[in-house]
Amino acid sequence: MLMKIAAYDEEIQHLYEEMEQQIKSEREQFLLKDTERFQARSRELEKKLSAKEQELERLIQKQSRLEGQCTALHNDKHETKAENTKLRLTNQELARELERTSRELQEAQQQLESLQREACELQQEKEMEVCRVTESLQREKSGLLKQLDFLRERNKHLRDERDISFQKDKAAKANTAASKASRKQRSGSVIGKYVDGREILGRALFSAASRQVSLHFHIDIFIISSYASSSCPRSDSQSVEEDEAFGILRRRSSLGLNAYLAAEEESGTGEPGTGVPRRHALRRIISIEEDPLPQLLEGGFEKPLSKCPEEEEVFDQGAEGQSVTAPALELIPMSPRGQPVGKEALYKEENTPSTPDRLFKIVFVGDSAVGKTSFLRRICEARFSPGMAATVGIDYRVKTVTVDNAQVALQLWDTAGQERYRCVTQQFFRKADGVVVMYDLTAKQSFLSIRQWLSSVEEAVGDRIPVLLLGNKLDNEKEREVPRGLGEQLAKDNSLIFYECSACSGHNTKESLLHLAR
Ligand SMILES: Nc1nc2c(ncn2[C@@H]2O[C@H](COP(=O)(O)OP(=O)(O)OP(=O)(O)O)[C@@H](O)[C@H]2O)c(=O)[nH]1
Repeated sequence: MLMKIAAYDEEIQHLYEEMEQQIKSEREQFLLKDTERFQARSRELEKKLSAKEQELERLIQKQSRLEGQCTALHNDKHETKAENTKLRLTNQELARELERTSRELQEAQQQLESLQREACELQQEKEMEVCRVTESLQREKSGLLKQLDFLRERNKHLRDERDISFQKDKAAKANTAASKASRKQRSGSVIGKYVDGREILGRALFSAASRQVSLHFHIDIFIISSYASSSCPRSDSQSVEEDEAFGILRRRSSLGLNAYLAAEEESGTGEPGTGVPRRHALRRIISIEEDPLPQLLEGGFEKPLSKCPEEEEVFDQGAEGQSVTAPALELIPMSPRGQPVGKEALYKEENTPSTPDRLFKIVFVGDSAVGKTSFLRRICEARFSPGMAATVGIDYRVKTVTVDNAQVALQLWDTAGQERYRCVTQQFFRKADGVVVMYDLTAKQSFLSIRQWLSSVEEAVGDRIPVLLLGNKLDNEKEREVPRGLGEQLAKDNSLIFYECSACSGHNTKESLLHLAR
């Protein structure tokens, strides 16, 4: 039994050991599995952790970015706030300024109104003053005319006396030298000239009066002494005599008329010692403001414009080339152009007695010898005379043309191209309705001067009147120095009407003028 028990114990021991062994292995296996599971779980958790960490990092970055944005927005908000405040202040300031400006504007308007009222009153006063002055001038004029009559009478008387004394001395002085006789005659003529000059001035005044020259268009009568600086020799005594006599005439008339009278002496025409007096010529330059055309427009067209019979007389004699034996009272024109420069000549086209509807004053300018006078002669007389002498001062002619079924009187002012007359010429631009600037296409220099002429015109009238650029002497093509393109370009640059013409052949003369008139 004990044996059995011992066997049992041993078996139980064995079983127990086996069981322990099994439990141990089971535990080890379990531990191993648990460790693996733990490790897997740990790895998984680590992964999750790292993912979370990354996410956290991203979130942190995002947060910092958002914080940055927030700060920027905050700053912006501050700035906007500051700007808002500033704008509000500016707004207030502008409102205040607007208020002030509108107040000032109101004040200015009030001042303007009062100034306008004052100007109106001044204008009325001025008009009244002008009326008064006109009346006094009229009175003064009639006084002067009376003086002229008196002087004329006095001269007649003096001449009679002189003739008597001359008759007495004639026999005694029969053998004296011809020069002495000549001198005597000239000295006698001094008063004659003076009175004659006065007569002419008087007639000019009469002429002005007869044309109802009102105050606003004063007459500039320049009787130019073309020999003032010429080579014509004059004896001292003669100069003194003449200066004394004519000095009186070279004064400004109290009438407000610019009257300058001087005698022209033609060198060589008065032969010393022959007893033939030197020929004297008077040239008249009429201001563009002395407008004979109102007559025309009022229907006085048939009546010749010329109001200076002495000038016409003189012209006739001069044209015939006769030497003058009459005393110095007779005046002979210097102009070889067949009529005195400045003589008012009326040329009419188409022989229509109708009254012109409009009047245009057109001033011709350009260097000397470009052909202005020839052009006018071609237009007005349909002829050409070679070898024209230079214009002295200003001349004008009237030409009536039909433009678009309307009768237009063109008052064509021919100015002297010579440098010394420029200041006179310049005055004529102001009243012009159009200007013709002419150059000679066979003379480059005359084209180069065009810019100067244009600036003179612009200086006087701006760009408010049309300007015709004319290249003359087209007939002389072989001597051309100015290509047509240059003229065209200049005209284009300055917005001018452009033509090339020939006063000699008449090509483009009428066309260009009609274009300007139109
Ligand atoms: N070949 C030719 N010669 C001309 C033409 N026009 C004028 N002449 C000549 O050019 C010269 C000057 O002509 P004028 O008409 O006196 O010139 P202007 O421009 O009036 O001169 P000023 O009076 O000094 O300003 C004269 O000898 C004319 O014969 C033309 O179309 N062809």
